[in-house]
Amino acid sequence: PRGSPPPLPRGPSGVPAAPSPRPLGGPRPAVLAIPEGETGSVHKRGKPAESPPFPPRGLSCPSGGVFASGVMLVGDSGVGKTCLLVRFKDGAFLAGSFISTVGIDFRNKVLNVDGVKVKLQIWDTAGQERFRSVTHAYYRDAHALLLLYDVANKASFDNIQAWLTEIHEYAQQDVVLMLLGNKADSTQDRVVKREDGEKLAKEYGVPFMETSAKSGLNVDLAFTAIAKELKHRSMKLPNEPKFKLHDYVKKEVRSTGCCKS
Ligand SMILES: Nc1nc2c(ncn2[C@@H]2O[C@H](COP(=O)(O)OP(=O)(O)OP(=O)(O)O)[C@@H](O)[C@H]2O)c(=O)[nH]1
Ligand SMILES: [Mg+2]
Repeated sequence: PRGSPPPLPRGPSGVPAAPSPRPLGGPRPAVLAIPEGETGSVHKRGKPAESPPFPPRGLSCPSGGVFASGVMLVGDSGVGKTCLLVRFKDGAFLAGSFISTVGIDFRNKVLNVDGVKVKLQIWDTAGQERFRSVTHAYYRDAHALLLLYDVANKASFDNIQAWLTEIHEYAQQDVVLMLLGNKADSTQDRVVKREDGEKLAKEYGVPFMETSAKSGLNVDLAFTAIAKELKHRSMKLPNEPKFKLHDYVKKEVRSTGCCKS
């Protein structure tokens, strides 16, 4: 159907092969050639690029034992995607006026996962509807998606179903997905209970945790859990027990009230 990109060719192991420039439904995104930098942004207007600079799917170990993985942050505008990324990358909270993301920004961070370096290339998408055609183009190459809502904003929670529909349409079937209820520090303004988030996540079979970019609650855990899952998927060592993302998250997750990251 128009609007949904064709599937990527699958490699012999069933793992998708590296993407090649391809026509996408709708207007092509304007992408700057920035794959090697530490930060960057992609705006709606600009020079069309050959292909989005996500690390190629297929999760190879290109050099120096570093796995490159693309993680995308999605969810309504204002739920805290940019703040979550800044907290993870810089350990800081962006207080003050809200600057809505235009197009897409990215940051890289290398994590050490059980002795293996995993380079996460994290794409911070704009939640605003008018940038949707830009973000659609990136789903296909993402290895993992962090889908956020704001516990103090009921509409952002109600929209999760629509986001899941969009993910189903544009992302790869095997994409690692996690639901995050952000702004867990908002005790006064909270309108979505933790149990509601848990219930929704269970319904869709996705791991869930509440996070706070402000306090740091579970922020490192969210990204580490994703990195562990991606690393285990790509290495598949015969003697290593299978990594279970759900179990790991359940075991490690912290509840609100504490401000540990
Ligand atoms: N209390 C609280 N406020 C937060 C938290 N995370 C983000 N905020 C605030 O929420 C507002 C929006 O945060 P952003 O990170 O810019 O939201 P976004 O999801 O990136 O929004 P778009 O770029 O428009 O998609 C800002 O004013 C932040 O200070 C959090 O964990 N707790
Ligand atoms: Mg943003």
